[in-house]
Amino acid sequence: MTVEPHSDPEAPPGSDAEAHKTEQPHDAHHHAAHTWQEARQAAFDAATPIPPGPVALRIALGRRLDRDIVALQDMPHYASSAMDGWAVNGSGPWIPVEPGTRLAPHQASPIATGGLIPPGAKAVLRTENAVLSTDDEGLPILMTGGTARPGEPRAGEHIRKAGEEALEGDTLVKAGVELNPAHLALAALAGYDEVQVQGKPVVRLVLTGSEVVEQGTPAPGQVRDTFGPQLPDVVAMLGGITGGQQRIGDSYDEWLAALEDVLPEVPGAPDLPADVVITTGGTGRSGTDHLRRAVAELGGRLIIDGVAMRPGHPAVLAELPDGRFVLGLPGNPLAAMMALSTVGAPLLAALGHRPMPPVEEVPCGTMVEPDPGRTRLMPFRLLYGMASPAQHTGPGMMRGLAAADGVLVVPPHGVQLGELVPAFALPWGPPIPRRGDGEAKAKPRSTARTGQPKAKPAPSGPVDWSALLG
Ligand SMILES: Nc1nc2c(c(=O)[nH]1)N[C@H]1C(S)=C(S)[C@@H](COP(=O)(O)OP(=O)(O)OC[C@H]3O[C@@H](n4cnc5c(N)ncnc54)[C@H](O)[C@@H]3O)O[C@H]1N2
Ligand code: MOO
Repeated sequence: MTVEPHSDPEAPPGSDAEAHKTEQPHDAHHHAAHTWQEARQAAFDAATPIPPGPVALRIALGRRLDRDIVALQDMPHYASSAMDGWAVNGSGPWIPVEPGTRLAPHQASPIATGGLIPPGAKAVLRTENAVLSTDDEGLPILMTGGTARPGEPRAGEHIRKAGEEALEGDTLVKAGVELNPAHLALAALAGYDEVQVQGKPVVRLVLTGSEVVEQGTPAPGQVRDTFGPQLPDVVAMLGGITGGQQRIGDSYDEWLAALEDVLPEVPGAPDLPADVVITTGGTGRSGTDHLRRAVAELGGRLIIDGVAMRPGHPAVLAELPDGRFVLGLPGNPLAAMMALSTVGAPLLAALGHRPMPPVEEVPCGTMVEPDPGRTRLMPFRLLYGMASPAQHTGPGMMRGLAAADGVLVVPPHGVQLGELVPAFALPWGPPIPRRGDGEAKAKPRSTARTGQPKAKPAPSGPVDWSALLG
């Protein structure tokens, strides 16, 4: 069967897959209220962009400028010497005088590079072209010498004039630019301590589980923490600022205290509440899973309580009365990353003024059986332009994701060999290659814009490469 590719991986009402779905009841754990697409949209819609605000230069790297940086005064704001030497007035020989005093004609005073040009000075004679000696009366006198050209220094020579770089009011960096280190140095040169940047969500991490250890080889019953080493960086890749990381055990009191503790730790930033708290573990419904109860006790509202997907279905998104979002990721490592991609990525995008993370399409190099009622997120590897589900992708594993080129969003009705399947890129991974122009529904694309070669059309007789992949 060749299924017409469509961007919505859920079965459309009335389709074969939909009919199949109604025949098989959902499993007992399948309480999910949202489909994969609905969950993404709900997370995106729940957030409004964080307003712009001032940020200290030392933490402004990578932030998007919201207000032009303009020269507050002429730059440089005073005339200075470009050389070590002598500030001089008129032609030589010159009578040396104390630095900083007004120079009368034929007077000179010592000056260093960057030094303030004294009143009356017309030029700077560099040290190596100056000779200090004495006149007939034994008084000090300055003359040109060394390699000096005749007539040196000409008027204005080696003087950096005020306003050479910018005049007061000139625009130095335009709003909308992502600030790089040179922008920050320029802002400092212009006298700024802070710059006005677009809002970006501050995310606090609360990692739970008393069985979780941070070092060494874990004993049976223990598990090595997989979130500490990746979540702060992934959050940053998704457009958040990680504001501290806290570890707690499995007691309800610890959960409640962690969610009540509003202040993140962002070095150099003012003490403002976090915008998002990401928790790991405790999304289940056992006695040690306290997320929903703690949210309820704090007066919070559940926006997403489970998603019809695998892995990651217990994902929770809530909003607390103070406006903070709580994103509850399941404890299983791969499940957590899939929940973060589904719910966290759209949430952080919306808070950070960015569009919904894109979902592209890739031809699938294998057939995937239906799994009625839920979307499967499958890390895949690309081989000859075709996606093959990676191995080692159990909810508690990281090996498949670590080797993956992206994640397939497999619809409940499954996938036929060679069919186009929705897929998203990993925050650290390559972009999903777009299809060649020759294929139906391919989006128009200019190679000039991306500088990347066009993807080759999928071979007409698809091959199952999955056996070759680790
Ligand atoms: N009776 C049921 N049991 C479970 C269900 C269910 O529907 N009914 N769902 C399963 C699914 S699916 C998932 S996913 C997990 C969700 O678990 P929690 O979010 O409650 O997380 P925990 O129980 O605390 O831990 C689950 C698992 O993950 C390990 N873990 C926790 N933190 C870390 C960490 N930092 N690094 C590595 N691994 C971690 C933890 O040791 C557990 O093995 O529930 C299933 N059960
Ligand atoms: O959905 Mo759990 O999320 O399978 O691992």
